Amino acid sequence: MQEQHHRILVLNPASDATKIGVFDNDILIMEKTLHHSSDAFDEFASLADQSAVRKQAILEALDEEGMNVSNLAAVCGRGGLLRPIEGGTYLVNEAMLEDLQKGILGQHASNLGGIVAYEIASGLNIPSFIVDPVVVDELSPLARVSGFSGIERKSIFHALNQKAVARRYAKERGQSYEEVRLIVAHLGKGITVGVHQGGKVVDVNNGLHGDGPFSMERAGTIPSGDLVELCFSGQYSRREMLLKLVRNSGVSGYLGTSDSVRIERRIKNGDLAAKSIFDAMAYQVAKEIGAASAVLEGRIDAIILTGSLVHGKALTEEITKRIRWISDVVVVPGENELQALAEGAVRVLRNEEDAKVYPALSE
Ligand SMILES: Nc1ncnc2c1ncn2[C@@H]1O[C@H](COP(=O)(O)OP(=O)(O)O)[C@@H](O)[C@H]1O
Ligand SMILES: CCCC(=O)OP(=O)(O)O
Repeated sequence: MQEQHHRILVLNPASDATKIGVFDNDILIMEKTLHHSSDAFDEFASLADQSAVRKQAILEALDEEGMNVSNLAAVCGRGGLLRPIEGGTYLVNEAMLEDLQKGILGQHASNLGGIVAYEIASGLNIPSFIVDPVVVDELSPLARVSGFSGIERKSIFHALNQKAVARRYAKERGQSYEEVRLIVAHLGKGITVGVHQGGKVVDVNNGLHGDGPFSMERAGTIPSGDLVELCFSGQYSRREMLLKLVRNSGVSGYLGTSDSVRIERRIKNGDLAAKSIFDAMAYQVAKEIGAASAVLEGRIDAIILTGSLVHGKALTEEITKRIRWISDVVVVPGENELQALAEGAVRVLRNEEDAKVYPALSE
């Protein structure tokens, strides 16, 4: 029997760009990155207010590429800071839209994924989905304990790409995702190191404003007493402090740029300060992977290094030299998120999985 054909528009909003793709089932037929000038967003108070500009840019790009939107079966966006939920493909519903628009757990560009997907799909009378949003929470009870009564550790991470590369690793070896024991480190703007066991991410650092290694833009774990002093110093407002932790810390805070290609060039040209910061980031990632190996009690099928930063050879080697004794190291450069979104939508459209329902607050 001939396979049913589903055309899907997928979209992945970043702070300054929206990546889009059109897929026939899980085969990519068109991909584009739409860059937005920061001026275009300056007038908007909240992230959700950017949805009209992004929607317009997406529809214009599809038109330019000769893509007829009436052939679409679904629109699927990268999901954002919702209330904690288990992994899977979710239909965008009213409760989800409300939470994304309010930014109930904070502001991250992925909040726009569900909103813009819904706005495009509802005009076409087709379903909109999100897949494995950044708030997927499958932490074990032990992993939730922070050490400070009243504050729990949170699961905010690159769930979409982490789960997609882990599933692919298992499939290529003829195993199910539930059977493999993996450590997956995603290195993008944020860095997250997840422990995948029994088809769940049972431990992971909160890569937004939580813990773990510092990244190109984020602070990661920092000495708590010093942080408290700074918060009460009167130097920064609450908003400025959060922005500093999420966008202007890490490599960017030390070196003034979060462009890794530029930093690698500086290192090649003998910039020792740049080298020491990049080496420190690699050191912290390796330490986090070491901690994750203790969670799996040393029985690990592989460590997967993924995300855009892993394109950089020097950084990848610096991490690998400290962890290769733990297990096999598999390098999967890039964030693979458009493909993962399409695969998540196709699993539902083919009835291989049911779409999950995001619960209303009272449920
Ligand atoms: N092809 C590449 N080679 C090396 N570094 C890259 C490449 N693409 C992106 N990066 C770097 O990776 C970091 C995060 O990139 P980005 O793709 O924006 O991350 P995210 O996965 O968070 O969307 C940036 O520092 C960027 O300079
Ligand atoms: C919000 C956690 C995932 C994350 O850090 O995403 P980016 O690297 O895309 O900012």
